[in-house]
Amino acid sequence: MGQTPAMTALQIDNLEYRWPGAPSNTLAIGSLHLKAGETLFLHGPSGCGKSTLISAIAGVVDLPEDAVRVGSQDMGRLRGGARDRFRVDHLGMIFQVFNLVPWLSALENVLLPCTFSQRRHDRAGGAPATAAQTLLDELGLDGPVVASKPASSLSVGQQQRVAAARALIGAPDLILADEPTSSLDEAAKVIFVDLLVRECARSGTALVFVSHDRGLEQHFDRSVDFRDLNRLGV
Ligand SMILES: Nc1ncnc2c1ncn2[C@@H]1O[C@H](COP(=O)(O)OP(=O)(O)OP(=O)(O)O)[C@@H](O)[C@H]1O
Repeated sequence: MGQTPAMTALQIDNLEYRWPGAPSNTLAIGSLHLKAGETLFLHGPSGCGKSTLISAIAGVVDLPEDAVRVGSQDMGRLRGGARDRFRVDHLGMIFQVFNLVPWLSALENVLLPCTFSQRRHDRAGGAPATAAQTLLDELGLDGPVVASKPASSLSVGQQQRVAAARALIGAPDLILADEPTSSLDEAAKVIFVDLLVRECARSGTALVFVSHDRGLEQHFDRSVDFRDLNRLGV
């Protein structure tokens, strides 16, 4: 498995992807390059393929070779378990639905990547519980009382910050966030994005953030309209 070089978080070249059974390609991306630690805001109308691109970068779908690199790893050359291991070692994910384990506490949810990945454990300073509590504190979920609550008993805004802390722990190279603010009000969205971008800067983690909400784009290094990226022009 390749190691992530210092300067590149993500490189996409000539990525074409068609969902199984679909009559045509959903993705035909010429080129997209993200430097280490760079934050990208990706927007575009519903159904244009933003989530499909996130799935491609995460290696959730089968890819051609030489099209998507996370660090120096060609995602198209990873199969099965190796792909799952690479994902937990190098990527953090935040979705519209936060996918927390409802019966685990907030803290236990944040610790999950360190349970499955020695790299994430080591990069959390060898003391993941401390790192998890620090992240929760910095994201505004102060103190052990909230941290010990089952995820199912938290508000949507609190769950979203737990999902962010889980993505951030152990400083992955890249975080993929797909519409993570869609269930928040305007003020909460801005606070969340601000915290997420600040934490990414602290850990040198690059970020691809998908959203319809153009009001958020000023918080990012770069903003891209998906339709300019995708040669299909959908
Ligand atoms: N799992 C899937 N299987 C087959 N086709 C899919 C799948 N997921 C998405 N698609 C198709 O791919 C196209 C792009 O969908 P995608 O979800 O990537 O768009 P999007 O830009 O993220 O939309 P939205 O902003 O509404 O979330 C659509 O035509 C959709 O039907």
